Amino acid sequence: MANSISFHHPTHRFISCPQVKDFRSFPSPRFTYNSSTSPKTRLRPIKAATGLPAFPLLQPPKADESPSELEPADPDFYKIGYVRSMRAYGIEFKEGPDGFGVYASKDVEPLRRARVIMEIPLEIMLTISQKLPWMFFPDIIPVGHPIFDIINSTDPETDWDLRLACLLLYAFDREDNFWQLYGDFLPSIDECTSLLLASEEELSELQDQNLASTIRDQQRRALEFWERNWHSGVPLKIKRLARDPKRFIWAVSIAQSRCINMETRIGALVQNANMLIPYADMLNHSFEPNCFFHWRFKDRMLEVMINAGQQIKKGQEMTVNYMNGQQNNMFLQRYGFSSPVNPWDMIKFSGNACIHLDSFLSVFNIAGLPENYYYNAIAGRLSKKEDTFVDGAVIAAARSLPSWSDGDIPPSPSRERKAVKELQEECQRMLAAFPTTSEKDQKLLDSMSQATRTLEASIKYRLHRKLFIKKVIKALDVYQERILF
Ligand SMILES: C[S@@+](CC[C@H](N)C(=O)[O-])C[C@H]1O[C@@H](n2cnc3c(N)ncnc32)[C@H](O)[C@@H]1O
Repeated sequence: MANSISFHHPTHRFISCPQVKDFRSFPSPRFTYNSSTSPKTRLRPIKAATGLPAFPLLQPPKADESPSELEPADPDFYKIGYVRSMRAYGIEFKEGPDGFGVYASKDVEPLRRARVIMEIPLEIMLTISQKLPWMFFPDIIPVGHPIFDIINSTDPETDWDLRLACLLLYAFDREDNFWQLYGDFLPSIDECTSLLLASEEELSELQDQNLASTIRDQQRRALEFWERNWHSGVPLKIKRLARDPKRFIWAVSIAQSRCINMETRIGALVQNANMLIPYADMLNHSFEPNCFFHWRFKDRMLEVMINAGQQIKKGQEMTVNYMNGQQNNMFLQRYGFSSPVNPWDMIKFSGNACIHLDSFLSVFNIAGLPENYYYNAIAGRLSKKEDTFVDGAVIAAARSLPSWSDGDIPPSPSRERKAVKELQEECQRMLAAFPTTSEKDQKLLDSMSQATRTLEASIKYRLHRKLFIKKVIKALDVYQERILF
């Protein structure tokens, strides 16, 4: 597209930063990549690179090369450009039940300030601005390359994942790009949990028609995009990026499940970007994370930091929170996993029964407003009711259960018991409507050693839904037992 070229070349280049020269000259000569010897499966395990030395890219000119009488610049001026590497402190990358993860390699004592465990420089990331004009940092797409026209054909509002997938495939193909090597550490098609790669039979295992149909639509969207842009007439430099639709859909899965959205500041330019950030993308999710991301503006680094006051034991997993406020169906769509203790999960009740909200909250020592309900451990200890019963599912129950609250009017025992009974009955009806029980799902999972990751994710999703409903039933039992009238 004629006018597209002017879009993607930002006026802000990297010359203002003394430590970083031209990112397009990356990667370091430590790597020589030969695609024919590239392993087909994922490399494992990763060793955390620590404190790799910087090296100069430029040499000062020899004295006799300069015919001019002008004062030559200090030779150090030529040495300031270098390519930086990732640094990691006190962590290791290991393979666990949820694929690769990041684990503490030593005990971490709680500190008053957050502390850094990883620093990842901008030049090894793949990033695209979230809004037009499309800007890439580092700017790896040459002017006039047809992949830019493909990226430019996407819907600015909805297609961030397709854009990122195109950029990723392009990076894999670009000689000496960091991602040619890092790609070997990404989950392969068979290891990916994304349901974009699921078969029709696997989608039926979700036992959730709406979700299956949404995922089907997403699969179709990715496939149609590939068909539109990878037809037989495209030049070889496009064709070879994704010779078959599965390769493209895999790239979309990687983009969806590993993209981090951040507001970055590069010089005077502040922009929201969709970013693929190596190493940081190995962190798994938790609803009670011990780490978070921080963009370090002064030298364009992503920092992974441990929460202030957080104690971590050697071997414990380091986690971040991928999304706040989203139910399991959204987690499954985007990341290919769900959780039985998602505090944001919801059950829609249809009857008129409701319980007394404050009583329910106080029985379980839940504090805060609905948007940030949390278990108050200190109150739990004081009231001697502390137990391990309260988890994310009970928090979700507090949000889901229909409730009433009317000033100082106390709850009446008979009304509360009646409400509990009706709500439990509705939960039982929901469970009975599933074609299988949670016990059966669990047995199936235990017996399937050869199942695909997508089949496993689908069965776990329906199991987690049932476990959540069962926990709500139990929470209502406990509420009834503990409520003081
Ligand atoms: C950003 S990557 C994290 C690294 C990933 N485990 C790997 O092997 O490369 C996100 C993917 O990790 C897995 N994952 C992350 N957190 C998880 C969790 N809490 N439970 C199950 N799977 C999880 C899912 O497959 C998800 O798509």
